[in-house]
Amino acid sequence: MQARLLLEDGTLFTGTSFGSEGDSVGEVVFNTGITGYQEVLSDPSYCGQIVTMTYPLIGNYGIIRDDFESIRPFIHGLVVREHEEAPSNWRAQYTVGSLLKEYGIIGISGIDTRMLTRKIRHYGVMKGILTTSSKSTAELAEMMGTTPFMCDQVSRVSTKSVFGAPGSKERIVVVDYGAKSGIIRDLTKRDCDVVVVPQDTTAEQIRRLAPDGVLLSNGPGNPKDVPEAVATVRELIGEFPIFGICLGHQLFALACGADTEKLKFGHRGGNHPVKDLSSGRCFITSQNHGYTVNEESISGTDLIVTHINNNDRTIEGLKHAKHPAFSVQYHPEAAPGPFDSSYLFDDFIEVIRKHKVDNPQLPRQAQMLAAWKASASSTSEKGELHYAKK
Ligand SMILES: NC(=O)CC[C@H](N)C(=O)O
Repeated sequence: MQARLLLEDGTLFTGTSFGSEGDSVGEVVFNTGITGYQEVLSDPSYCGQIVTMTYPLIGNYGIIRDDFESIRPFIHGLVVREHEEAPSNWRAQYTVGSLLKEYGIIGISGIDTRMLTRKIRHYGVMKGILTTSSKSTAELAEMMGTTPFMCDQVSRVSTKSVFGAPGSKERIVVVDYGAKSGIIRDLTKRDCDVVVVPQDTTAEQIRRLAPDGVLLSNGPGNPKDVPEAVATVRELIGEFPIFGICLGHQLFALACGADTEKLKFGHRGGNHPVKDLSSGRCFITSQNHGYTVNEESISGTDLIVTHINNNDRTIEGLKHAKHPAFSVQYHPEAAPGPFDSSYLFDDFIEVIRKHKVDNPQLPRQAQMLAAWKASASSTSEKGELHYAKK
Protein backbone atom coordinates (compact mmCIF):
# COMPACT_ATOMS: atom_id res chain seq x y z
CA MET A 1 0.00 0.00 0.00
CA GLN A 2 1.14 3.51 -0.79
CA ALA A 3 1.95 5.97 1.99
CA ARG A 4 2.81 9.66 1.74
CA LEU A 5 4.61 12.16 3.94
CA LEU A 6 3.77 15.82 3.44
CA LEU A 7 5.95 18.42 5.14
CA GLU A 8 4.87 21.85 6.32
CA ASP A 9 6.94 23.44 3.53
CA GLY A 10 4.99 21.54 0.88
CA THR A 11 7.53 18.79 0.13
CA LEU A 12 5.77 15.51 -0.62
CA PHE A 13 7.42 12.09 -0.29
CA THR A 14 5.73 9.00 -1.66
CA GLY A 15 6.65 5.56 -0.36
CA THR A 16 5.27 2.27 0.86
CA SER A 17 3.23 1.78 4.01
CA PHE A 18 4.53 -0.84 6.46
CA GLY A 19 2.61 -0.04 9.65
CA SER A 20 -0.89 1.01 10.47
CA GLU A 21 -3.29 2.87 8.17
CA GLY A 22 -4.80 6.37 8.44
CA ASP A 23 -3.37 9.86 8.96
CA SER A 24 -0.95 11.10 11.59
CA VAL A 25 0.41 14.57 12.29
CA GLY A 26 3.68 15.13 14.13
CA GLU A 27 6.94 17.01 14.33
CA VAL A 28 9.37 15.45 11.84
CA VAL A 29 12.77 14.77 13.43
CA PHE A 30 15.70 12.51 12.56
CA ASN A 31 17.75 10.05 14.59
CA THR A 32 21.23 9.05 13.43
CA GLY A 33 21.60 5.78 15.37
CA ILE A 34 22.87 2.84 13.35
CA THR A 35 21.28 0.39 15.79
CA GLY A 36 18.84 0.91 18.66
CA TYR A 37 15.61 1.47 16.74
CA GLN A 38 13.61 -0.43 19.38
CA GLU A 39 14.82 1.83 22.17
CA VAL A 40 14.12 4.88 20.01
CA LEU A 41 10.60 3.67 19.17
CA SER A 42 9.77 3.00 22.82
CA ASP A 43 11.40 6.13 24.31
CA PRO A 44 8.44 8.24 25.55
CA SER A 45 10.41 11.45 24.86
CA TYR A 46 9.49 11.00 21.17
CA CYS A 47 5.77 11.36 21.91
CA GLY A 48 4.22 13.55 19.20
CA GLN A 49 7.11 13.12 16.75
CA ILE A 50 7.43 11.45 13.37
CA VAL A 51 10.87 9.86 13.59
CA THR A 52 13.09 9.47 10.54
CA MET A 53 15.93 6.97 10.91
CA THR A 54 18.95 8.05 8.87
CA TYR A 55 20.42 4.53 8.90
CA PRO A 56 19.07 2.99 5.67
CA LEU A 57 17.96 -0.45 6.92
CA ILE A 58 15.61 -0.66 9.89
CA GLY A 59 14.15 -3.84 11.40
CA ASN A 60 16.93 -6.28 10.51
CA TYR A 61 17.13 -7.70 14.05
CA GLY A 62 13.38 -7.51 14.63
CA ILE A 63 11.49 -6.49 17.74
CA ILE A 64 12.24 -7.99 21.14
CA ARG A 65 9.87 -6.90 23.89
CA ASP A 66 12.65 -7.08 26.55
CA ASP A 67 14.53 -4.32 24.77
CA PHE A 68 11.80 -1.69 25.10
CA GLU A 69 12.36 1.48 27.09
CA SER A 70 8.70 1.82 28.11
CA ILE A 71 5.44 -0.05 27.88
CA ARG A 72 4.65 1.03 24.31
CA PRO A 73 5.78 3.37 21.53
CA PHE A 74 4.39 6.92 21.60
CA ILE A 75 5.85 8.13 18.29
CA HIS A 76 3.45 9.55 15.71
CA GLY A 77 5.09 7.83 12.76
CA LEU A 78 8.24 6.14 11.51
CA VAL A 79 10.10 7.02 8.31
CA VAL A 80 12.74 4.66 6.92
CA ARG A 81 14.62 4.02 3.72
CA GLU A 82 14.08 0.26 3.90
CA HIS A 83 12.05 -1.83 6.33
CA GLU A 84 13.24 -5.41 6.85
CA GLU A 85 10.32 -7.84 6.65
CA ALA A 86 12.43 -10.89 7.56
CA PRO A 87 14.48 -10.14 10.70
CA SER A 88 17.48 -12.36 11.32
CA ASN A 89 17.86 -12.76 15.07
CA TRP A 90 17.01 -15.70 17.36
CA ARG A 91 15.54 -13.28 19.92
CA ALA A 92 13.22 -11.55 17.44
CA GLN A 93 9.52 -11.89 18.30
CA TYR A 94 8.05 -9.89 15.44
CA THR A 95 8.80 -7.16 12.91
CA VAL A 96 8.87 -3.38 13.27
CA GLY A 97 5.88 -3.26 10.89
CA SER A 98 3.78 -5.54 13.11
CA LEU A 99 4.71 -3.47 16.18
CA LEU A 100 3.52 -0.31 14.43
CA LYS A 101 0.29 -2.02 13.36
CA GLU A 102 -0.37 -3.16 16.93
CA TYR A 103 -0.19 0.42 18.22
CA GLY A 104 -1.87 2.21 15.31
CA ILE A 105 1.33 3.91 14.13
CA ILE A 106 1.99 4.64 10.46
CA GLY A 107 5.31 3.61 8.92
CA ILE A 108 6.59 4.73 5.53
CA SER A 109 9.50 3.11 3.71
CA GLY A 110 11.20 3.58 0.38
CA ILE A 111 11.72 7.31 0.62
CA ASP A 112 14.94 9.30 0.35
CA THR A 113 15.67 9.73 4.06
CA ARG A 114 18.97 11.45 3.27
CA MET A 115 17.19 14.20 1.37
CA LEU A 116 14.60 14.52 4.14
CA THR A 117 17.33 14.78 6.80
CA ARG A 118 19.27 17.39 4.82
CA LYS A 119 16.08 19.40 4.52
CA ILE A 120 15.47 19.27 8.28
CA ARG A 121 19.11 20.18 8.97
CA HIS A 122 18.83 23.12 6.59
CA TYR A 123 15.40 24.50 7.49
CA GLY A 124 14.94 23.03 10.99
CA VAL A 125 12.40 20.55 12.32
CA MET A 126 8.94 21.01 10.86
CA LYS A 127 5.47 19.64 11.05
CA GLY A 128 4.49 16.79 8.81
CA ILE A 129 1.57 14.52 8.07
CA LEU A 130 1.83 10.83 7.24
CA THR A 131 -1.04 9.22 5.42
CA THR A 132 -2.11 6.03 3.73
CA SER A 133 -5.34 7.68 2.54
CA SER A 134 -6.06 9.16 -0.89
CA LYS A 135 -6.66 12.69 0.48
CA SER A 136 -5.42 15.53 -1.72
CA THR A 137 -2.33 17.46 -0.62
CA ALA A 138 -4.57 20.47 0.06
CA GLU A 139 -6.70 18.36 2.41
CA LEU A 140 -3.59 16.99 4.09
CA ALA A 141 -2.13 20.47 4.53
CA GLU A 142 -5.40 21.62 6.06
CA MET A 143 -5.39 18.67 8.45
CA MET A 144 -1.77 19.31 9.41
CA GLY A 145 -2.61 22.90 10.26
CA THR A 146 -5.60 22.10 12.42
CA THR A 147 -4.60 18.91 14.26
CA PRO A 148 -3.07 19.52 17.69
CA PHE A 149 -0.31 17.01 18.34
CA MET A 150 1.98 18.58 20.92
CA CYS A 151 -0.32 18.84 23.91
CA ASP A 152 -0.27 17.18 27.32
CA GLN A 153 2.52 14.88 26.19
CA VAL A 154 4.07 14.57 29.65
CA SER A 155 0.76 13.59 31.28
CA ARG A 156 0.06 11.18 28.41
CA VAL A 157 3.27 9.23 28.91
CA SER A 158 3.78 9.46 32.68
CA THR A 159 2.72 6.65 35.02
CA LYS A 160 -0.69 7.21 36.61
CA SER A 161 0.20 5.42 39.83
CA VAL A 162 3.16 4.98 42.14
CA PHE A 163 5.27 1.86 41.74
CA GLY A 164 8.48 0.67 43.28
CA ALA A 165 11.53 -1.41 42.52
CA PRO A 166 12.76 -2.28 46.01
CA GLY A 167 16.42 -2.22 46.95
CA SER A 168 18.35 -2.09 50.18
CA LYS A 169 20.29 1.12 49.66
CA GLU A 170 19.40 4.76 48.92
CA ARG A 171 15.73 5.51 48.35
CA ILE A 172 15.40 7.37 45.06
CA VAL A 173 12.13 8.93 44.01
CA VAL A 174 12.04 9.01 40.21
CA VAL A 175 9.63 11.67 38.95
CA ASP A 176 8.31 10.12 35.76
CA TYR A 177 7.87 12.71 33.03
CA GLY A 178 8.23 9.89 30.49
CA ALA A 179 11.08 7.93 32.05
CA LYS A 180 13.03 5.39 30.06
CA SER A 181 13.33 2.00 31.79
CA GLY A 182 17.11 2.26 31.49
CA ILE A 183 17.14 4.91 34.22
CA ILE A 184 15.35 2.58 36.61
CA ARG A 185 17.63 -0.30 35.58
CA ASP A 186 20.70 1.82 36.34
CA LEU A 187 19.36 2.61 39.81
CA THR A 188 18.26 -0.93 40.69
CA LYS A 189 21.63 -2.23 39.45
CA ARG A 190 23.09 -0.16 42.30
CA ASP A 191 20.57 -1.67 44.75
CA CYS A 192 18.70 1.62 45.16
CA ASP A 193 15.19 1.52 46.62
CA VAL A 194 13.37 3.07 43.67
CA VAL A 195 9.92 4.65 43.91
CA VAL A 196 8.52 5.94 40.61
CA VAL A 197 5.88 8.67 40.95
CA PRO A 198 3.59 10.43 38.43
CA GLN A 199 4.66 13.71 36.87
CA ASP A 200 2.17 15.78 38.89
CA THR A 201 3.27 14.48 42.30
CA THR A 202 3.66 17.46 44.63
CA ALA A 203 6.77 18.33 46.63
CA GLU A 204 4.83 17.52 49.78
CA GLN A 205 3.92 14.06 48.50
CA ILE A 206 7.55 13.46 47.56
CA ARG A 207 8.64 14.63 51.01
CA ARG A 208 6.38 12.01 52.58
CA LEU A 209 8.22 9.30 50.71
CA ALA A 210 11.35 10.40 52.59
CA PRO A 211 13.69 10.03 49.64
CA ASP A 212 17.45 10.11 49.93
CA GLY A 213 17.52 11.64 46.47
CA VAL A 214 15.17 12.69 43.68
CA LEU A 215 15.74 11.86 40.01
CA LEU A 216 13.97 14.04 37.43
CA SER A 217 13.47 11.90 34.34
CA ASN A 218 13.55 12.53 30.61
CA GLY A 219 10.28 13.26 28.84
CA PRO A 220 8.62 14.68 25.72
CA GLY A 221 7.85 18.22 24.58
CA ASN A 222 8.78 21.72 25.61
CA PRO A 223 9.87 22.01 29.27
CA LYS A 224 7.94 25.28 29.49
CA ASP A 225 4.70 23.34 28.89
CA VAL A 226 4.93 21.88 32.41
CA PRO A 227 5.24 24.92 34.71
CA GLU A 228 3.80 23.00 37.69
CA ALA A 229 6.73 20.57 37.40
CA VAL A 230 9.16 23.50 37.42
CA ALA A 231 7.52 24.85 40.59
CA THR A 232 7.76 21.44 42.26
CA VAL A 233 11.44 21.08 41.34
CA ARG A 234 12.09 24.56 42.74
CA GLU A 235 10.67 23.43 46.08
CA LEU A 236 12.82 20.29 46.13
CA ILE A 237 16.16 21.98 45.40
CA GLY A 238 18.20 22.28 48.58
CA GLU A 239 16.02 19.80 50.43
CA PHE A 240 17.02 16.62 48.59
CA PRO A 241 19.94 15.74 46.34
CA ILE A 242 18.69 16.02 42.75
CA PHE A 243 19.78 14.47 39.46
CA GLY A 244 18.04 15.68 36.29
CA ILE A 245 18.20 13.86 32.97
CA CYS A 246 17.25 15.53 29.67
CA LEU A 247 13.76 17.01 30.29
CA GLY A 248 14.65 16.74 34.00
CA HIS A 249 17.79 18.80 33.28
CA GLN A 250 15.73 21.46 31.51
CA LEU A 251 13.19 21.59 34.36
CA PHE A 252 16.05 21.91 36.87
CA ALA A 253 17.50 24.82 34.85
CA LEU A 254 14.12 26.58 34.64
CA ALA A 255 13.57 26.05 38.37
CA CYS A 256 16.91 27.78 39.04
CA GLY A 257 15.89 30.80 36.95
CA ALA A 258 17.65 29.94 33.67
CA ASP A 259 15.85 29.79 30.32
CA THR A 260 15.43 27.13 27.62
CA GLU A 261 15.07 27.49 23.86
CA LYS A 262 14.37 25.29 20.87
CA LEU A 263 17.27 23.94 18.81
CA LYS A 264 17.04 24.15 15.03
CA PHE A 265 17.00 20.39 14.47
CA GLY A 266 17.92 18.88 17.85
CA HIS A 267 20.34 16.13 18.83
CA ARG A 268 19.12 12.59 18.32
CA GLY A 269 21.55 9.72 18.06
CA GLY A 270 24.14 7.62 19.83
CA ASN A 271 27.42 9.40 19.17
CA HIS A 272 27.22 12.98 20.39
CA PRO A 273 30.54 14.19 21.85
CA VAL A 274 30.27 15.93 25.22
CA LYS A 275 33.11 17.62 27.04
CA ASP A 276 33.38 17.49 30.83
CA LEU A 277 34.71 20.96 31.60
CA SER A 278 36.33 19.93 34.90
CA SER A 279 38.54 17.21 33.40
CA GLY A 280 38.62 18.25 29.75
CA ARG A 281 37.64 14.70 28.88
CA CYS A 282 35.28 13.95 26.02
CA PHE A 283 32.50 11.39 26.38
CA ILE A 284 30.46 9.89 23.56
CA THR A 285 26.83 10.15 24.57
CA SER A 286 23.34 9.09 23.62
CA GLN A 287 21.02 12.02 23.01
CA ASN A 288 17.44 12.84 22.16
CA HIS A 289 16.37 16.42 22.65
CA GLY A 290 14.98 19.35 20.70
CA TYR A 291 15.36 22.00 23.41
CA THR A 292 18.42 23.28 25.23
CA VAL A 293 19.30 25.53 28.15
CA ASN A 294 20.15 29.02 26.94
CA GLU A 295 23.74 29.90 27.82
CA GLU A 296 23.24 33.63 28.50
CA SER A 297 20.41 32.86 30.90
CA ILE A 298 22.80 31.08 33.26
CA SER A 299 24.45 34.28 34.48
CA GLY A 300 22.84 35.60 37.63
CA THR A 301 21.61 32.11 38.61
CA ASP A 302 23.26 29.65 41.01
CA LEU A 303 24.01 27.30 38.13
CA ILE A 304 27.46 26.25 36.93
CA VAL A 305 27.97 24.78 33.45
CA THR A 306 29.74 21.42 33.82
CA HIS A 307 29.48 19.93 30.31
CA ILE A 308 29.22 21.26 26.76
CA ASN A 309 28.51 19.67 23.40
CA ASN A 310 31.64 19.46 21.25
CA ASN A 311 29.67 19.82 18.01
CA ASP A 312 27.64 22.97 18.64
CA ARG A 313 28.86 24.13 22.10
CA THR A 314 25.39 23.94 23.63
CA ILE A 315 25.07 23.25 27.36
CA GLU A 316 25.08 19.56 28.23
CA GLY A 317 25.49 19.59 32.01
CA LEU A 318 24.80 21.84 34.99
CA LYS A 319 25.26 21.81 38.72
CA HIS A 320 23.98 23.97 41.52
CA ALA A 321 26.64 26.12 43.20
CA LYS A 322 25.17 25.76 46.70
CA HIS A 323 23.01 22.65 46.80
CA PRO A 324 23.57 18.97 45.96
CA ALA A 325 21.89 19.04 42.57
CA PHE A 326 23.16 18.42 39.04
CA SER A 327 21.81 17.50 35.65
CA VAL A 328 22.74 16.41 32.15
CA GLN A 329 21.07 17.03 28.81
CA TYR A 330 22.13 13.63 27.47
CA HIS A 331 21.28 10.06 28.52
CA PRO A 332 23.70 8.42 30.97
CA GLU A 333 21.47 5.31 30.87
CA ALA A 334 22.26 5.06 27.12
CA ALA A 335 19.66 2.60 25.76
CA PRO A 336 20.53 2.92 22.95
CA GLY A 337 24.08 4.18 22.91
CA PRO A 338 27.40 4.03 24.70
CA PHE A 339 27.74 3.48 28.46
CA ASP A 340 30.47 6.15 28.82
CA SER A 341 28.32 8.24 31.15
CA SER A 342 26.79 5.61 33.45
CA TYR A 343 29.28 6.76 36.13
CA LEU A 344 26.89 9.70 36.67
CA PHE A 345 24.56 7.37 38.58
CA ASP A 346 27.49 6.52 40.89
CA ASP A 347 28.19 10.25 41.23
CA PHE A 348 24.56 10.80 42.24
CA ILE A 349 24.84 8.15 44.95
CA GLU A 350 28.09 9.75 46.15
CA VAL A 351 26.35 13.15 46.32
CA ILE A 352 23.54 11.55 48.37
CA ARG A 353 25.98 9.89 50.78
CA LYS A 354 27.87 13.13 51.27
CA HIS A 355 24.62 15.00 51.84
CA LYS A 356 23.70 12.49 54.56
CA VAL A 357 27.07 12.88 56.28
CA ASP A 358 26.80 16.67 56.08
CA ASN A 359 23.24 16.62 57.47
CA PRO A 360 23.23 14.10 60.32
CA GLN A 361 20.20 15.85 61.82
CA LEU A 362 18.13 14.67 58.87
CA PRO A 363 18.13 10.87 58.84
CA ARG A 364 15.22 9.31 57.02
CA GLN A 365 13.27 8.48 60.19
CA ALA A 366 13.30 12.12 61.34
CA GLN A 367 12.18 13.24 57.90
CA MET A 368 9.38 10.69 57.93
CA LEU A 369 8.20 11.75 61.37
CA ALA A 370 8.21 15.41 60.36
CA ALA A 371 6.32 14.58 57.16
CA TRP A 372 3.79 12.47 59.05
CA LYS A 373 3.14 15.29 61.51
CA ALA A 374 2.80 17.81 58.69
CA SER A 375 0.38 15.56 56.82
CA ALA A 376 -1.82 14.62 59.79
CA SER A 377 -4.26 17.44 59.06
CA SER A 378 -4.57 16.93 55.29
CA THR A 379 -5.33 13.26 54.87
CA SER A 380 -8.02 13.75 52.23
CA GLU A 381 -5.59 15.20 49.70
CA LYS A 382 -5.88 13.70 46.23
CA GLY A 383 -3.42 10.93 45.47
CA GLU A 384 -2.18 10.77 49.07
CA LEU A 385 0.88 8.58 49.48
CA HIS A 386 0.85 6.48 52.61
CA TYR A 387 4.49 5.60 53.10
CA ALA A 388 5.02 8.00 55.99
CA LYS A 389 2.36 6.35 58.10
CA LYS A 390 3.72 2.83 57.88
N1 LIG B 1 14.80 13.08 26.05
C1 LIG B 1 14.24 14.13 26.64
O1 LIG B 1 13.99 14.18 27.84
C2 LIG B 1 13.83 15.28 25.75
C3 LIG B 1 13.58 16.57 26.45
C4 LIG B 1 12.74 17.54 25.64
N2 LIG B 1 11.47 16.96 25.31
C5 LIG B 1 13.46 17.95 24.40
O2 LIG B 1 13.12 17.53 23.32
O3 LIG B 1 14.40 18.72 24.48
